[in-house]
Amino acid sequence: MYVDLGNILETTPGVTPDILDRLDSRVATAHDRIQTGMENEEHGYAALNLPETVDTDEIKTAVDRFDDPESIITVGIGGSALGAATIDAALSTPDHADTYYLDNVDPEAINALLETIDLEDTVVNVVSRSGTTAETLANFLVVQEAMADADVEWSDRTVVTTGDEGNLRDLADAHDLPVLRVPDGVPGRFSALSTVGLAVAALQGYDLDAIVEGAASEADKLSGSLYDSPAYAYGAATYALAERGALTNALMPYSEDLEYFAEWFAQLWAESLGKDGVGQTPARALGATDQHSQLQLYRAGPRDKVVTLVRPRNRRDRQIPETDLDGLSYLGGSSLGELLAAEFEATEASLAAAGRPNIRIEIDRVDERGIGELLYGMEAACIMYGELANVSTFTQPAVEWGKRAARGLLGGGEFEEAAAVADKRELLIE
Ligand SMILES: O=P(O)(O)OC[C@H]1O[C@](O)(CO)[C@@H](O)[C@@H]1O
Repeated sequence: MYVDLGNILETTPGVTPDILDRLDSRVATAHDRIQTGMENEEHGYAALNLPETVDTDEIKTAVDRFDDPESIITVGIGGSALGAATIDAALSTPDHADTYYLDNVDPEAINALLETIDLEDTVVNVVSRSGTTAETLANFLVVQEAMADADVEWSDRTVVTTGDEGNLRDLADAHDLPVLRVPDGVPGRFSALSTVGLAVAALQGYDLDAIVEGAASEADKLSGSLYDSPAYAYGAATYALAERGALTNALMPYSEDLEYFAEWFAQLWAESLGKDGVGQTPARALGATDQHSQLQLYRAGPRDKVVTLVRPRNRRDRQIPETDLDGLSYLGGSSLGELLAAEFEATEASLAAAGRPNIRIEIDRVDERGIGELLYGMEAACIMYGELANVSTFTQPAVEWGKRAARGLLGGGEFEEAAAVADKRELLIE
């Protein structure tokens, strides 16, 4: 992973070259804290040990029994879906199985899927760290029933990833389902490089070891200086910019294969850093598409953003045919890749010219190594940001209120939050 901070200097008042030097001494202290957390396998920090600790053979063995399914349904939400979906979206080709991520409980969408998919040739990958998430368990019950209605023995077509306790673990034990264990100390949004994110990759036959090697290469660069670690450089720079008003981070991959990566990043950044009234709001964008929808705001709207542009340095290209149509000859003979590269560099320059901070992140190509580098790099960047901002990066207490309210509304227990829902003030305009 390569991180270029050139376009943050002088674009934001106070962000000068020496600011990074001053920040670097704090990065050294934060790195020591992170190292200690890794050595002691503390909650959260343990995720950075995964390149060393993940057992890819165990994952491959657990899914061995499923021979080349036509479809894979992953039932999981948040970190229990986004990591797997990001790796799969980056690496899949038409030769791979069709994959579906049931990470919502929209009946229309689920009906449409279950009415069309060949359940007989489908593997169900159920993932929940806590094993108690309502959406995941509800969807699993629905999929079980749909398979039973189709005379498909769901327990022969299901693999589970979960912790040692919880409803899902009980269900898996009761039906003797193959279970992958969620590693200790790894929060959902930091679990892409573990059993949680790699089960689908194993089912698809991706090179798990190459993904892990990519991650390990970023792990090797973690050091006491942001000038040696692209991950820390990104974490420290986005923190410094947030301190100076850049409270939105628009992540803009210039690769359709990385569109899910922006979704994954949004959970990582929002759920980790949104604490105690601070945080940097992730916005998803796609290059070049969103140059034609959101760039106007990024360039001329409030000065409250940093734009992160991500691209592979190498990709399979396609020529644009020669044309003698008036005004189009400049396109003919070049390629889509060259056009996209021009768009990327022009967008960077246009933001800088408008005094808008932007950061370039590159990988060599979107392959197993590349996606491993990106996932690990952004996790380490997030942890560094969290250390500098002094927030508890690995918890998400604010999501529990809504869970209790929803559970109470469905009769799943007495929760004061559910009562509060009934007290909603109404000012209905229709
Ligand atoms: O893996 P689980 O326990 O089902 O949780 C799913 C997601 O829900 C959250 O706990 C938020 O509600 C996320 O942190 C997590 O990734």
